[in-house]
Amino acid sequence: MLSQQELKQRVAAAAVEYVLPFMGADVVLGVGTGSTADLFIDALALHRQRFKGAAASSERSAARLAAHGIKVYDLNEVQGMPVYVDGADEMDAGLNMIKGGGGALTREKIVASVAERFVCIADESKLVERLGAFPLPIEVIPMARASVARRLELMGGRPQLRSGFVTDNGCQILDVAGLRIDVPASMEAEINNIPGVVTCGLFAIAGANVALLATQQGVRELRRPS
Ligand SMILES: O=C(CO)[C@H](O)[C@H](O)COP(=O)(O)O
Repeated sequence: MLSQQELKQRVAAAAVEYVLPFMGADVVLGVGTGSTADLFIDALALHRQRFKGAAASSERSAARLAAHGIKVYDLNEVQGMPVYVDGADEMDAGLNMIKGGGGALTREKIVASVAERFVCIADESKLVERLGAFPLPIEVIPMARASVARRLELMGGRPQLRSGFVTDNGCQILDVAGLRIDVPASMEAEINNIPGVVTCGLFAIAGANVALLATQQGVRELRRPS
């Protein structure tokens, strides 16, 4: 029986295999944040001569990439990228996701938006029938923390400030339990429209295009239904 760590290592290796055909001397790859993304970075480093560099969704991932000798690009210097690889906290069969457990959700959404495809890497425990057991992370401008929390309560949520945590953007995170997520893309738009919300951790309007899921039997590939 493979441990969760071994499953993450397997899917990280599978993700490197997935991105190999996209590599080239002019290619910048998009790299996400989290323990699975860390393993992807470590596996990617073996091929660092085969691509130009990476754009990272957090200071943490940027530091890890740089430590491996991979050049890190400011996203403003990047015209486009073929692929963005990142983990998720929950994913459904439509490849809608909840992300932001590591607090990097806004930069993750930004870097992903520049990439032609989003490849989600996770172990199979992240695949759920319905999103929402994992409290939804929402990045907020600090002065709007209370007003946003009240609006989320009206939506049925139970927001909790992620204590002592400041995002790479100098903002705060509300982790919101209890939301009933019937139509993920609608809820994403509704929450993102609350004044003071930087972004919410629902990735449904633009979810993943491909998911690589590590199981005890091997790595499964799922595609977003068209
Ligand atoms: O969204 C994220 C960070 O903001 C991560 O992708 C998510 O939390 C999954 O992390 P891990 O790979 O450690 O389970």
